[in-house]
Amino acid sequence: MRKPLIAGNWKMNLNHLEAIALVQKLAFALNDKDFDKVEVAVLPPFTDLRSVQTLVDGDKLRIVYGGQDLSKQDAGAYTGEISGAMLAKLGCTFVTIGHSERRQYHHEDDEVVNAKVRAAYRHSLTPILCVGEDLPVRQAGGQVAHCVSQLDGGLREISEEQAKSIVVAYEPVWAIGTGEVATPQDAQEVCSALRARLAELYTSEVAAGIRILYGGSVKSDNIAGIMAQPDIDGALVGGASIDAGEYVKICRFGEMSA
Ligand SMILES: O=C[C@H](O)COP(=O)(O)O
Repeated sequence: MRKPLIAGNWKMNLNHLEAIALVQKLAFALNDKDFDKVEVAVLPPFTDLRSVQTLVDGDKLRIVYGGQDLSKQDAGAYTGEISGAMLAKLGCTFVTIGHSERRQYHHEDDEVVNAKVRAAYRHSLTPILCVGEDLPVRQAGGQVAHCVSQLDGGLREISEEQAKSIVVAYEPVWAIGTGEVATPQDAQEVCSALRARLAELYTSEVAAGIRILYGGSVKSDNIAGIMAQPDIDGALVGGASIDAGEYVKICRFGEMSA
């Protein structure tokens, strides 16, 4: 049984004081019943993580958190980089890897993504491995092949034991921050192909246990339809995750109508 995961990628938004305010609002609104049904994560900028950790630890919150990226190196002369060890020390559970904005603006290819996935495992972090096609690929009907190939690249030399805990996020690039949400059926088509590929790479049991998220203009008014799909186990939410009211509604997707 896969527990749904709603992860809020704040991207480059909110300073550490605003981060505290947002997490406090989420903690106030969400209760144990919510957390029993869904795992709720926030992925703040690095500069907010210590504040979020202090709040989560101090108030024993059930919200989990993680980084938006990490270095493929573990330590050393890599100016500006943040290591997996640093994220682990801050109590991070997750780390997003291969987000399309990293692939696009920082030219991260599958080799870099794979090195980062391996770095995450070295420090017991759970990677949220992002894949997704851009508009020309979608228009040419190549979305499944493209995403499966990114999955293969990201998981190179990742063992079955490691793969059991991975989270995969399907984020069509054309749906990110555009208001253009993929239809639930479009999202399901790719997510089911990703699960089938995971079964080929590992075993059907392993694939059946891996959570696959959808991301791209997820809001409270479209989450229910997305979550109704058999191979979608949650959402990677961008813009709507920095609005406490909206994010709480998304976390309560079961109360929204499809
Ligand atoms: O990581 C989150 C995705 O990029 C989706 O962002 P969005 O919800 O603002 O479209």
